[in-house]
Amino acid sequence: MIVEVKNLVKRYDRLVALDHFNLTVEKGEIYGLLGPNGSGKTTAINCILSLLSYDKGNIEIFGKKMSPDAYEIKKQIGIIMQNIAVFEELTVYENISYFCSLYINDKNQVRRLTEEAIDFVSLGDFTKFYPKKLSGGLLRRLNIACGIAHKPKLVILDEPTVAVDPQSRNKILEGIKNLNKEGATIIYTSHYMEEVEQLCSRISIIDKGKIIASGTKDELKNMISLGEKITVEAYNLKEEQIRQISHIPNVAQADYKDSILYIKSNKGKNNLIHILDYLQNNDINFGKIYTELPTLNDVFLEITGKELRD
Ligand SMILES: Nc1ncnc2c1ncn2[C@@H]1O[C@H](COP(=O)(O)OP(=O)(O)OP(=O)(O)O)[C@@H](O)[C@H]1O
Repeated sequence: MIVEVKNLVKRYDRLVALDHFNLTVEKGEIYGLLGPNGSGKTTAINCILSLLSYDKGNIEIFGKKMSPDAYEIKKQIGIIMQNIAVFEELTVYENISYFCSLYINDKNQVRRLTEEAIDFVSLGDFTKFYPKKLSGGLLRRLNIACGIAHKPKLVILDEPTVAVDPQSRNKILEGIKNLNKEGATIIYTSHYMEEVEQLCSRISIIDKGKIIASGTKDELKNMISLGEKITVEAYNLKEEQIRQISHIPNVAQADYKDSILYIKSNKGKNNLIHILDYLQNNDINFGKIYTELPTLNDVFLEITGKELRD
């Protein structure tokens, strides 16, 4: 076990930001903490890192109790927080080298690790740039290099792709996968379900400070009744026909707007065939059809009744 959090409670005055929050991260995982803005992700990370005191609960990292002065544990953690934390008066190279030297004494090793970190985030063309000359995406990549240059065993990234261009985003995601391949365990917080799906081996979904579901993405999707979403371009449907469609086996919901029929089906076989049969048997003209499997947003929606995104 790399991280074990049990029954964590954190209050900000009357607001319960973490409500008996539990998390278990095993060695070698990329663990995703997915939740909307304000759900408690940053608070959880800050508590795990002992940067924030908490009201109740137990936190262990590498099998040892975490505390503000657990320096041996902290040395082996790389932290990349939402807010960029680099020195304006240092260049890209100097920033990474400085952060690395906080953990490593040997100058040659610092030099080698700094160069590796620069390659890792593809900032080789910018080593002499000062942070204020970097675009948002490059600055985030510098922030990441500063957090991982010392090759920590555990890397925690809190929403590292917010306000980042697609090219930098892909580089960041690729980099995280590579870090993991090299042996680091990763905790990754995000409100972007696509990233979490793409990256993470296991996921916990958090809402209002509570973990509402945990598992692999397939396990999470199997927790809900939604099997697929079927969209059909269908012309001149009458109300009675929409009502009949909503009674086709496994159809949970049928809505019709601007000549598009939106169907949510429960899990089952041949859902699409049943709908096409109905359309054909009733001489309904239809055009484009597509089906989508549930996303993590659907999991969130079914459990909480609201969308993951604002
Ligand atoms: N220092 C603070 N004092 C009071 N309330 C706070 C403080 N920090 C966070 N909160 C509140 O605690 C809740 C959880 O916030 P937190 O920042 O942990 O969420 P988050 O999931 O990380 O969201 P975001 O992605 O927007 O940062 C929110 O309601 C937030 O307003």
